[in-house]
Amino acid sequence: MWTKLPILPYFRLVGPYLKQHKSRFALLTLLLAANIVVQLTMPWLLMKYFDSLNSPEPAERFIFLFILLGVCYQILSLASDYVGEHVGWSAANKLRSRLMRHCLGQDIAFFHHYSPGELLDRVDGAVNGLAEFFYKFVVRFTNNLVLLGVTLIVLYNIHWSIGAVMTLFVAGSALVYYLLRDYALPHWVRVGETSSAFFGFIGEQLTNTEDTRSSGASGYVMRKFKALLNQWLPVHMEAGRAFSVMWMSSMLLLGLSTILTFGVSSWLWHAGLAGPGAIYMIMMYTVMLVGPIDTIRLELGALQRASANIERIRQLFEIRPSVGDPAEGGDTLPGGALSVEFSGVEFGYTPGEPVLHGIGFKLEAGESLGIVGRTGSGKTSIARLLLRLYDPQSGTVSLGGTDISRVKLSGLRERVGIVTQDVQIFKGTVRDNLTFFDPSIPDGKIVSLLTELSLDSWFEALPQGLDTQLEAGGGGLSAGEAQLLAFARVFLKDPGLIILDEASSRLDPATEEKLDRAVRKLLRGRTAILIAHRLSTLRHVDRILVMDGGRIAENDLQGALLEDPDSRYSRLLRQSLRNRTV
Ligand SMILES: Nc1ncnc2c1ncn2[C@@H]1O[C@H](COP(=O)(O)OP(=O)(O)OP(=O)(O)O)[C@@H](O)[C@H]1O
Repeated sequence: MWTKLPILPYFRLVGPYLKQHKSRFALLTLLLAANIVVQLTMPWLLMKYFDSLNSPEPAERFIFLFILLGVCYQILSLASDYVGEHVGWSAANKLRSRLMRHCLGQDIAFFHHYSPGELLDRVDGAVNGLAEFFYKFVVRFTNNLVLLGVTLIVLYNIHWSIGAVMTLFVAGSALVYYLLRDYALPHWVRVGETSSAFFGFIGEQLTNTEDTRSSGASGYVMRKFKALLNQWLPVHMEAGRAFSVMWMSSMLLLGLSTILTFGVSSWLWHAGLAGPGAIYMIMMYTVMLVGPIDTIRLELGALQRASANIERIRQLFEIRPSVGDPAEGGDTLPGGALSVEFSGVEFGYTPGEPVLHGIGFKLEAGESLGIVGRTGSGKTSIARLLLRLYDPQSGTVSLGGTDISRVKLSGLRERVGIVTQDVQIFKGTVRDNLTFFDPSIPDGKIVSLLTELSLDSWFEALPQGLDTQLEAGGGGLSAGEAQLLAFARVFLKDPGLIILDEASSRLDPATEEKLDRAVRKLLRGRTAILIAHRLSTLRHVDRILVMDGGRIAENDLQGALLEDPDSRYSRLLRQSLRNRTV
């Protein structure tokens, strides 16, 4: 039974945070000890009162003391519950923050593997389970174990016979629970797994509601939902059945303890070894003995369930991001525009399935590069490597002459700005979304940048200007407006390399034209990489890289490629012009 309790793993995981609450621990121990003393004194007071009933003046003070201790018991229970819960939750919240930071530091692949719902279930659900563990283990379980031991000692003091019988009863109960120990646990683990799958599915569907509805997949969603519910019901019923078996066994033990107490008490009475007060006290102590046994049984189940939670949290902590900060210190990128160099880069999202082959090119600081190529040719993958969302399997990527694997991730991402088609909008004001919740950026700087980007008319049309409230996921903005916001956001950061990956694909031609002029102005003095299907957006870039099947098919100055009518770029351009005139 004990080996199944996750005491060591729990303290390994949460121990460092519990240590910060030493004074609360001391207070908790004091409260629990006082509570035990109060509980043990109460039956003794009643015995004293009953024994005084035969005398001419019954000692009523014992009744008053009994009532007073009853009130003290309630207050002490409340106080120890409060302190116990407080310590458990504070420590669990620190663990939750660490887990959250750990998840946020993971690779993009991690977020593809775990759905938001599943992560929520682990970061919140499993940690909640652990918060309860402390309270249940220290306050309920340990407290009741001590109470059980002391009650037995008190019973021995009343008469060895009742002590011995009750010791046998406690040992018998422990044996029954030991034999039943593994009965309920697998059912609870299955309940946890089914709930993870269920919430994972719901989370996924809620984030994709728009696509689900527009593609008419609601029927599939409901079928899958019902299938998951159908899986859940029998698993819960099994767990409920296991619970009933445990409950019935504790009821049987309760009946048995009453029979034993009556038997021994009757013998003590007839042998003249105990008076009515003592018999009553024995009865009360026996009831007090059964209470802790039952609580221990109940808490054991909860404590065993905590193993499943600890396991799920441990698994998450064991996942290490493949992309991380350099072992020590790390280099810093130079200020100003950054040169870009790829050298012999091989990369694949899955080992053994490369999507970029032998990529090598150089872009001087302040130059602009347009990357073109068919869908799936590897353009976005190049951008992802520059931000170290992934690392190449071989070869190096350098910025400003520094291998980016030797630069701290935060330092790198401060200097590289990217705008893509998928803009993330957070719940907050337009200002928060532009500054990423950085209050140190003055409004004046934001407004002058918006004016420079020719976004002043868009900004002025917002109902409350920078204070306009936006909803998570872009509620309140059209896809094009969200893209405009992303442009402003990236230029506020003042990066040395800017990547625009199909960044203006959702803008109407007039807005795109206006923004294009502004962006060109802002790109001056910065290095820029523009990824585009519409070749017209690339007419001002210095160099062109044509990708084909993960390989560089062409890499030259735009002017040189345009001069050669047989270059791939010239052909692509002619084709796109033809398509426009058709
Ligand atoms: N997260 C991913 N996991 C696995 N494979 C991926 C992932 N992202 C892209 N790929 C694959 O890598 C290859 C290159 O994709 P990439 O997105 O770089 O192409 P692209 O040229 O930018 O395409 P598009 O023009 O459609 O944006 C494709 O075969 C694609 O299927």
